[in-house]
Amino acid sequence: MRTAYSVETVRTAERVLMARLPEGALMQRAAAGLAAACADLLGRVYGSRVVLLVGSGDNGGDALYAGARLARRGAGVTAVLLTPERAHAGGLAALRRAGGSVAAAGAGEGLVAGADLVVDGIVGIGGKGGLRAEAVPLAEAARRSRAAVVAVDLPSGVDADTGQVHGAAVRADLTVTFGTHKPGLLIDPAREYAGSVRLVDIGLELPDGAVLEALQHADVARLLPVPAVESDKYRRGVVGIAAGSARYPGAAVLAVSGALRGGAGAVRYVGPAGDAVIARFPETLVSDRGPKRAGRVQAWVVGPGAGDDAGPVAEVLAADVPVLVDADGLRLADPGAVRRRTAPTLMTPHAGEAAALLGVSREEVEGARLAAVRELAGRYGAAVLLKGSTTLVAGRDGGTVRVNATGTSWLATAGSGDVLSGLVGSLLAAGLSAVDAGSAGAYLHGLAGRFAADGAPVGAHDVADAIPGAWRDVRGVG
Ligand SMILES: NC(=O)C1=CN([C@@H]2O[C@H](COP(=O)(O)OP(=O)(O)OC[C@H]3O[C@@H](n4cnc5c(N)ncnc54)[C@H](OP(=O)(O)O)[C@@H]3O)[C@@H](O)[C@H]2O)[C@@H](O)CC1
Ligand SMILES: [K+]
Repeated sequence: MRTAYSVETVRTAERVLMARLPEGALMQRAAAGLAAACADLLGRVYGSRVVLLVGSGDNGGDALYAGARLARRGAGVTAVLLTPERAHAGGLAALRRAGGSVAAAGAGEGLVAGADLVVDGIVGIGGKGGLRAEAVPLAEAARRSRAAVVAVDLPSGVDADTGQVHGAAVRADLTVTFGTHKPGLLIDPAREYAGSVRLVDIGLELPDGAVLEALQHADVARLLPVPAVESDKYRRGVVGIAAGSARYPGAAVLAVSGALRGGAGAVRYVGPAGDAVIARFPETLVSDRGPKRAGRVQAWVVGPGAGDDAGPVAEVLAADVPVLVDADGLRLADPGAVRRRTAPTLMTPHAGEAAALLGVSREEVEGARLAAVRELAGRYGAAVLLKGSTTLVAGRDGGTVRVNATGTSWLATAGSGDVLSGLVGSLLAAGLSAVDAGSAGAYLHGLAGRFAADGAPVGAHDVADAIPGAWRDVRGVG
């Protein structure tokens, strides 16, 4: 499990550790890890041209000490000081002793243009708001240059706690972060600025209560249902899919295609697209009598391609089994009926649907995804899976939010969400909690998207077909 903690928690853990260590030891650990990552990226340190962008806090101190280490290995290192009178004194002295030099901010753009490596030590977890005006031209020069850009702890200008980006920020190829991931490194839009992320262990001891957690292969493998010898279809779970309409029969077919690959023992389809479903998936149990009279299910999926028919949504919300509400179902669901439910409910909006439910713009949701998913979960008293390049899953009672980053932009294709809802519904029917089903489903779906796409455009049905391969990959079989 990968976890991310708030700045406040990091500061507390830092104070505890600092009290036990000689002065400056923590910064040396950070600088050693940073220098090693820079050296790996450079390949050949000797003779390389390294430019440090140094702000007024300890983030700049890390950059200066790492620069000193690189200078000792033969790199030509120049520190560009944004506020020379406040630059970290110890770090500056170390850089000078190692043969590095110092330049004023005015010379920075030219230096960056000719660098092999730019180290962004402008600001870290002490940052407020986007980059200040004096740093913006340097960030832009770094973006234009052919140099590799390494951010210290965080790309300067992004919000560590929320992943929001207010104004300009540094775009890094690699971020070397200390002690723990910060939420901003795992949530878009900030995540996009971070490039790949390398975590350096500096000995911080962190309590329970991460802001975010990201499942890894082993975590998902533990969650996935595996049938026992004596399992029958009811023990494995039957998932009901109430989806599709005369106008959108394809949504029903795609939701069923996801559900069939999700581990439930059987898939029951209810709605007007039964013929289309059976033609493609003859193993489906089909009924046109409405959810209430469809027979036994252990979880429902309602909403994909539902059009304007609110009846099935209301019937499903009245059922005493886990329910996943997606797409049109989100618009058709009575919020009071969702809040009154005692069995688990999982809502799965994309940013546009979440914006409509919250009464804000899509841009607002996309810019502040963590706040949006928490707000929705609180308002509806339901678990919420907010789809996107970094999918977030919040439980109904607050707490740690799950983030999934296995997705690919090739997944932004019509019907891909229908496949996800069927897959997650199937995991709900197999007995996973709403948050586990949502996050494990998003993980598999993202991986399936990668496998199916492999660098080329794909349709949603290709993603569904790739789910078994993703499942085998996660379980390490086949
Ligand atoms: N925690 C740990 O365990 C460890 C932490 N370590 C390192 O320390 C870093 C935190 O250091 P920190 O506390 O000195 O804050 P930091 O991020 O350098 O920024 C503060 C300065 O920036 C300024 N400033 C503010 N906003 C700005 C903006 N938008 N644009 C530009 N400038 C801005 C602000 O100026 P002021 O507002 O005072 O004018 C203030 O002077 C952390 O990220 C990590 O790298 C490691 O060494 C070891 C282990
Ligand atoms: K930084």
